[in-house]
Amino acid sequence: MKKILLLATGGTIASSETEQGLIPTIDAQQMLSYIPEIEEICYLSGISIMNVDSTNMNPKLMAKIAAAIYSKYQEYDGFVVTHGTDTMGYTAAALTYMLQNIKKPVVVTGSQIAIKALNTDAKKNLTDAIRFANEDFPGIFVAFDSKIMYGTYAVKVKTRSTDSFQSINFPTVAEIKEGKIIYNSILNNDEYRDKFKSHELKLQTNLCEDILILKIFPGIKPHIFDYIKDNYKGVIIESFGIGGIPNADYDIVSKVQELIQAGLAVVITTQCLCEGIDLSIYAVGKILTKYKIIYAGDMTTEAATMKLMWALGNLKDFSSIKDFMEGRFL
Ligand SMILES: NC(=O)C[C@H](N)C(=O)O
Repeated sequence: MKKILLLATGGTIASSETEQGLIPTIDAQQMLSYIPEIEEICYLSGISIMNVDSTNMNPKLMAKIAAAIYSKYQEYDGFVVTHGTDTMGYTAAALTYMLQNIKKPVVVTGSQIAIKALNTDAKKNLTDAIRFANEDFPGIFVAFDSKIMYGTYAVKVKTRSTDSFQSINFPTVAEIKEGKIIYNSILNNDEYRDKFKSHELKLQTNLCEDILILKIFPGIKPHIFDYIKDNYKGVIIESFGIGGIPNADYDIVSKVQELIQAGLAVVITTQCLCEGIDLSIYAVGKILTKYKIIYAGDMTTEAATMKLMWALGNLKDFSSIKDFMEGRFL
């Protein structure tokens, strides 16, 4: 049997009711005691590396999770990270960039209802995550509501329901029904299984925090860009639709040009959840292609955020930052 390590970080899954509201209190060992049957398929150990509501997750804590996986990498065949759902998409994406070429599965999971509560979704999610961590399928994944998704595509789309995660702009990897893993036949899974074979696992946890996500809205005042220019190294602009930024009365495009001239990495994405950008369609999009912008393609904002932090923290020149940002990452 394989050896799987559970790393607990907090979240609703580990929470208890208190007078102040839900607070994470349960450690990794206690969590495993709720799902004793899973010990039939693998050897399980658990460690608690922090206990936070994931609202308080940050780049330094993400680096701590990646470093914990790396330090136990030789001892275990697969890893499960329990995490709050609110920032799970960000952490799953960050782990993908921090642990490039990983050859074992890391499955991030959590729940909408605490593990100790009646009707919890935690036991199912945790069991599914362990089952997938027991496979020979390398990469960083999110397990939620019977679905296995790549960490760079998982987005929390609902605040209350248990089917709160979706894989956005990429197929789910597998579904887990009654304990059976059913791989998605749309993906050529063998190709994904083998993809990291020739490269060494690297731990690179440096993240540049000097970035901003800016959502454009009708009437946005251009002068906010002067502040951005002086205070940040990169900005992700959530433009309209397939990719448009105002260039008429409220001229934002010339402000974008100023940011680029000042040396900032400017990433253009969309505020629509699905289908990504294509700046070649409308004049209001085409105008941007004259400048040295970075295209977010169909990346989620969560992935673009952690990817830009990683790129600015680890790469020096604009062209390697652009290449890294625009490459597909699983
Ligand atoms: N369902 C959850 O886990 C939400 C919680 N606030 C967290 O992200 O830690």
